[in-house]
Amino acid sequence: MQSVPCRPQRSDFVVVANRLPVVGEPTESGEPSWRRSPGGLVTALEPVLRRAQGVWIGWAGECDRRTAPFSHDGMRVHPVSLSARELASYYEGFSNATVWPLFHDTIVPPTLDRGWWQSYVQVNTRFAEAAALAAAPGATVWVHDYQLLLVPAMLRTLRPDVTIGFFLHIPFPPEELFMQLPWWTEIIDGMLGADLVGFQLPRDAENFRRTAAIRGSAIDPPGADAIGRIHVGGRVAWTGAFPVAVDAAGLTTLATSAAVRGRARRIRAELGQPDTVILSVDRLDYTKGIPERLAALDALYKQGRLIPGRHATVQIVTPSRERIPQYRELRRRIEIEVGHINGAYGALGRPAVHYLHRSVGREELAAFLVATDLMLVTPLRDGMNLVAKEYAACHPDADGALILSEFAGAAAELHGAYLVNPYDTDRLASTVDAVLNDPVAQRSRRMDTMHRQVRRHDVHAWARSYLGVLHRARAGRTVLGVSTRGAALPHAPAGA
Ligand SMILES: Nc1ncnc2c1ncn2[C@@H]1O[C@H](COP(=O)(O)OP(=O)(O)O)[C@@H](O)[C@H]1O
Ligand SMILES: O=P(O)(O)OC[C@H]1O[C@H](O[C@H]2O[C@H](CO)[C@@H](O)[C@H](O)[C@H]2O)[C@H](O)[C@@H](O)[C@@H]1O
Repeated sequence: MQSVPCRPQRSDFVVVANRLPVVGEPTESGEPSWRRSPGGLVTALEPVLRRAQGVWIGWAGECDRRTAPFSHDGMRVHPVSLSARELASYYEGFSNATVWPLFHDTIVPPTLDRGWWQSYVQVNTRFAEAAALAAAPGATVWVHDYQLLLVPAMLRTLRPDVTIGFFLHIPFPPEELFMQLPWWTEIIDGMLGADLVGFQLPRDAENFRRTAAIRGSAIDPPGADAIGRIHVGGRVAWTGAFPVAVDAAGLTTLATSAAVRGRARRIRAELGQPDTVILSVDRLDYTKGIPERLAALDALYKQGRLIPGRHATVQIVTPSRERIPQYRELRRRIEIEVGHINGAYGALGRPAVHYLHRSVGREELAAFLVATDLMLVTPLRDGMNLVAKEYAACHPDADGALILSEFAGAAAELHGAYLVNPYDTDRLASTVDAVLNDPVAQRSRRMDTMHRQVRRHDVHAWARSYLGVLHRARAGRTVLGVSTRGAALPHAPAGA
């Protein structure tokens, strides 16, 4: 992938997210080499930004280094720098050891630290300033996720002429959890700076509206258009659910290419031509339910319901947030458990669980998804989970089956999945057994339903639907007579 410096130009469409689509890694020459960033946010936004030809503002994954705006593989990116101290306090601290666990059902206890909060405010200010500089008059600025909850209000103060969208990729918790945060009022005010506050699911939007009501805002509950309206200081912020999606057509094309089909066959051969390939692919995160899943596999191998050689189980994990103690501990736990399962039930050349701790390329991942008969996606809590949708997109022939946690956002749409409670490892194990014994025609019907769903509601439909409502919200703002400093009404970016 090619990176070339580019002039900092103002743009009509600006995406602001903690991460850029690429991470810079130091090299001996001093110039970073770039690789794709981990996670579903980047998977979703990259095709949208490419089509809209906007600018992406975010952190380049390096510390204490100022990188000038550049164009990467045809995408214009404006890096925001973080110091090593901010990495620890804003990213690993407040974002990922306070907000992330709190918003994911406190699966691990969140840490409260005032110094982290101050750093979070400082870094959010920097992102808001970068967005204010990059946005052309009357531009649309789309701010993303829990690392930047304060940016919408900060940006509104700096640039009242721009249209501001905010989208939260993770769950929004019920008020009794959210209000444990000593800074919850600042956060609500920050989010309410947007013209439209978007969530993955209606229940997230509902939780948010209830909290805004406690904060003192008057609320118009969703009407026929499923959009709620929150009155804040003479203006109205709209709220609604917009479940994020994948570039399904692109994935289907990739999955049906000769190269990927061939690689999928070779993967099965490398696994020893088993009858059944079972796969999981996750970022290494405690929200993904990996130890619970391994416990179910342990039981299945122990009871002889899975047999190494006949059944090949593959677990691929992307390294994630590796300096945070809970993530390090989780990796240790997973690797001990994989070692235990293989030691107890594997044979020479036939491990029970094939374990890869690395990121793999887009084609290789598609080949794994194609090669898989049964996909296990069993997070304890997940805003959406794009892996589940990617699996469905890669099976246009309706082969394969998906076991999906009822606590993944994707469960609301993927009606063909076999739903499970990931905490109930006995039931998870018996569901694996049941699915493998289900008639092929039934599995195929389920897969077909899911494939059609992800093709119909793809990432471009997601962006169109969000940006369409955002522009209606903005038009409403003008009608209400709130000053827009003479800016023209923005239009949804071309093709988005
Ligand atoms: N080991 C891996 N190698 C390459 N891509 C991966 C790997 N694990 C996950 N991914 C990709 O990262 C994204 C994960 O998104 P998602 O399931 O929404 O969860 P999250 O954003 O929490 O990690 C998907 O696009 C998936 O294909
Ligand atoms: O940036 P990182 O700290 O390395 O983490 C990766 C991303 O993880 C989270 O992804 C979420 O977004 C997905 C797409 O909407 C969704 O499917 C998933 O359920 C979420 O967990 C996080 O929200 C992103 O900000 C991170 O970049």
